[in-house]
Amino acid sequence: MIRIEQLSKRYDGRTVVDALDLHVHGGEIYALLGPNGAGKSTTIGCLLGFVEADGGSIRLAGSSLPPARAAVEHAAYIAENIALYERLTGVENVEFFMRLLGKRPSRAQIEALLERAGLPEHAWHRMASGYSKGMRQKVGIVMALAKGAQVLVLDEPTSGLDPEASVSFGELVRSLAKDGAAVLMATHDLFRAQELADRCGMLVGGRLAGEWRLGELNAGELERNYLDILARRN
Ligand SMILES: Nc1ncnc2c1ncn2[C@@H]1O[C@H](COP(=O)(O)OP(=O)(O)OP(=O)(O)O)[C@@H](O)[C@H]1O
Repeated sequence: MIRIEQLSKRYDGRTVVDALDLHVHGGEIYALLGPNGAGKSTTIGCLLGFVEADGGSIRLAGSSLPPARAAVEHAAYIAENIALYERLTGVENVEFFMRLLGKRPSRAQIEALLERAGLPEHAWHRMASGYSKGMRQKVGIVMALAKGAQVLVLDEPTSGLDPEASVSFGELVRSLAKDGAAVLMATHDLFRAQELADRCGMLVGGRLAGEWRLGELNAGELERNYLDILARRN
């Protein structure tokens, strides 16, 4: 699970995350929405230890380690663009990553992970330089699976993916949540958020301006709520 309490971050004296409380349970997908500059990436940066918070606390998977250490132990991060070793094949990328984790997987184990993530078999032994964005996202999911991550953090994971790739990526994320992972996904894609997430929160000026359970809202209602909040602030 993810437990963020009273998180705050300032840049040059300006508060960009403001006493934020946000909880994501194991097995739950939470979409973090909000306009440009709302503080989504900064929140994720604090969560993963890339950014040092000015206040508050973050707990990942019940660990009492500081966020950067807890993230190494328990979290997988899928950014908008997945960086792979371009001259290694998909199988070699996964093998390299798993060796960094101290694991020595067999070829068959790696191929089973790639198969579960839906990477086409013809790509397994091709250099990653030729991979599409959707294929890279699948390798990212394989890394999360290989790690047995209890926390999955996604930043704009489906931007630039075609609808079919988005749907298949969403199914993978849901299967990780079904296995118990807590998933936090920052996105501008209200439609995908409504389809995939169990709950969502809207960040404005570093504060949660709204939070909804998505079973109770369709995509149109979510969009209306989103726009209403922005209109009230302007
Ligand atoms: N390293 C930094 N130095 C100074 N200001 C920063 C830094 N990183 C982010 N900011 C500012 O903090 C605010 C929040 O930015 P952040 O990237 O977290 O927003 P976001 O919600 O992820 O936006 P987007 O949807 O555009 O990615 C913005 O005003 C941004 O300019």
